Amino acid sequence: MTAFNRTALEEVLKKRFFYAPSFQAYGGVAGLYDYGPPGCALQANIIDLWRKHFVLEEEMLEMDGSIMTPAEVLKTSGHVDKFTDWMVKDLKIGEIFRADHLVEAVLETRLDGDKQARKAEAEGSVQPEKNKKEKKKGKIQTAVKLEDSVKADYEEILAKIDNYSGIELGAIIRKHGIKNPETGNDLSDPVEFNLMFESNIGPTGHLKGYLRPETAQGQFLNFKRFLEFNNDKMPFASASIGRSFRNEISPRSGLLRVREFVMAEIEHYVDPNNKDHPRFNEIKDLKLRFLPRVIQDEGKTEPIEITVDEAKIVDNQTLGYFLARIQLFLTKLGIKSDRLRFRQHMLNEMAHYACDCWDAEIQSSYGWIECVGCADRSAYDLTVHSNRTKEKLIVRESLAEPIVYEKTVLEINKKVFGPKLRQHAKSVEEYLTSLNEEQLEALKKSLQDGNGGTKVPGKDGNQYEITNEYLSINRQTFTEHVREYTPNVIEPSFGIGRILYSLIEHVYWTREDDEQRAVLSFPPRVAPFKCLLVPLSNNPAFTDLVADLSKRLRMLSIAIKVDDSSNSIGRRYARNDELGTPFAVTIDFQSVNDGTVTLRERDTTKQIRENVDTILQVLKDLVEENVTWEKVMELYPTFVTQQLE
Ligand SMILES: Nc1ncnc2c1ncn2[C@@H]1O[C@H](COP(=O)(O)OP(=O)(O)OP(=O)(O)O)[C@@H](O)[C@H]1O
Repeated sequence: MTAFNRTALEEVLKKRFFYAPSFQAYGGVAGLYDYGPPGCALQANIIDLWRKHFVLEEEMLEMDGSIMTPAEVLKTSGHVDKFTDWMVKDLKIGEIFRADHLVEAVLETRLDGDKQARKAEAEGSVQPEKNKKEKKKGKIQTAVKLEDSVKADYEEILAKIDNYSGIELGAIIRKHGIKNPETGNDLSDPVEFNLMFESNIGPTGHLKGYLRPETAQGQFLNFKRFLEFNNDKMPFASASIGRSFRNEISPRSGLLRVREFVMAEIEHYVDPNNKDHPRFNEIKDLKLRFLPRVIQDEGKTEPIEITVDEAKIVDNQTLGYFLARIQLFLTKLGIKSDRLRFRQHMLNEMAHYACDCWDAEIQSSYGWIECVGCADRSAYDLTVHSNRTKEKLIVRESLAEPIVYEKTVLEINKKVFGPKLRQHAKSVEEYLTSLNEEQLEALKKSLQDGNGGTKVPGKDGNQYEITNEYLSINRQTFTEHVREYTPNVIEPSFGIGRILYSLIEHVYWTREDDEQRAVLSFPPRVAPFKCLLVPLSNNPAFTDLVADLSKRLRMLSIAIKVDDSSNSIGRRYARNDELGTPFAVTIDFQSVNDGTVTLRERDTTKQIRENVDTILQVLKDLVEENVTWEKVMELYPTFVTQQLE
């Protein structure tokens, strides 16, 4: 197989209108893309599989929430203050970069240069001369050997690149002389930039809003309804598929970093005291490629292949269960398992709410890219929304055995307290009721030490004399029949566009013939079109048969594409190989005479010829992945029509 060539792939994707820059006639806007017919169908099929794999399989409660979100919601969730990235500016021309991405790109380029230089040195060949002008501009792309300590420093920085604060990124930029690679100009210090698109709701401009940066908040705010819908049973999950918006600083990697994208998110609610998963056994033998924090700390990037249980590094069973289910989903789509890994977040890399977090990263020509984030968000979101709105977002669990416990409690003697303290009563009461058990015991002691009297501060800051007459502090026994708790949330969050693009790279290859024809080997389930219907030519003799077969294929819900253009059959097959269409039914003169048609498979280009009924049944089984093409080849005689290929 020939080496991967991104430019050639991009050409195919453009030609076949998988996707294209939006508003291109007006010059386009970075990070905005339109999906064409095959892109749309591919995305719909990925979402369909996602729904079956997660929502149906796990009986999740799906919702479709509003995109426009009042600012208050995102202020409470922490996004207004913390959903930021660091940007740097070219001090001369004003070009903007995302600071961590720029550091990563520059250091990777330098390490590549180092690799080439070391290789040249080992082979005894002459090291390429540094282009003096380029070097002056800071654009060192030629093979330059680095000192060992510098190389190690770069490698360590890259292993922890998602982990740095703005100040640290600024220090790295200065220490390693990082400049704008295009102009060689100096860069500003990193500045924080909020990624949310701001808007106003309604004509007055008084109600500030944001386009949601994730679907999660809408799900949390419906928690009470979900729980009721689920007959108060725990654990359970809600799910949502929809668009999210992020004003990315400098989107440069095609569909991988865009400003508007489809997310599929699951919020799985668990008891914080028991994060086991009832179906953990089903995935316990599955091996995953883990890149835990400890390995990254050593500056290494080689994952270990091991089961969740063996790994002993995933915080809890539910999180581990979802990592395994994510792997099963992605590989079912056609993602290659040796190009998939699960990377644990470093401690300062974790989102403000998370207590453990793993990214499913997929390797493409852009490197290892996070395509699914899987975080334990703890009780953070439900707690902050509940505190802000005073709506109880909790679970009430009836206890089989009541819980009996003792507690130090304060009782205020209102008859004395109010009349004695008069206008200061409220302020002192506020102070007293804010005391915890330990502080109450201390107060009790100081009342005893002071022969029944002591001074306490009011909330207003002044000191007030109180006595034993005002209040009592005692140990009391309580019995609880219901336990109340705020669930923890495990959240797998999928970026559908990133998965879609990575999948395209994984299934792309070219035939080893003169024309180097491109093929996209999508599994039948996700392929945009399942079957190409081709009459040998536009001879009217084929018209009725094409119409009849189209109708029958439609009735079987098989997405077809009829190609009765005047191109050669070979060209028409090639066009559909580029679309990733796995099968083709061809109608020729023999079909008109004896009712047989051929069925061609995309990857092998082999065909079988059988009567229409048999072909339709085989095709249906193939499309539904009930049978493999290998099996079909065993059952029926196959051939390749050279002149057609
Ligand atoms: N700008 C984007 N373009 C396309 N997909 C995105 C983008 N940002 C996030 N996603 C997708 O949404 C998923 C969940 O979002 P999450 O907030 O975890 O991403 P993130 O950590 O901000 O991503 P990154 O660090 O790459 O910016 C990601 O795994 C990814 O698939």
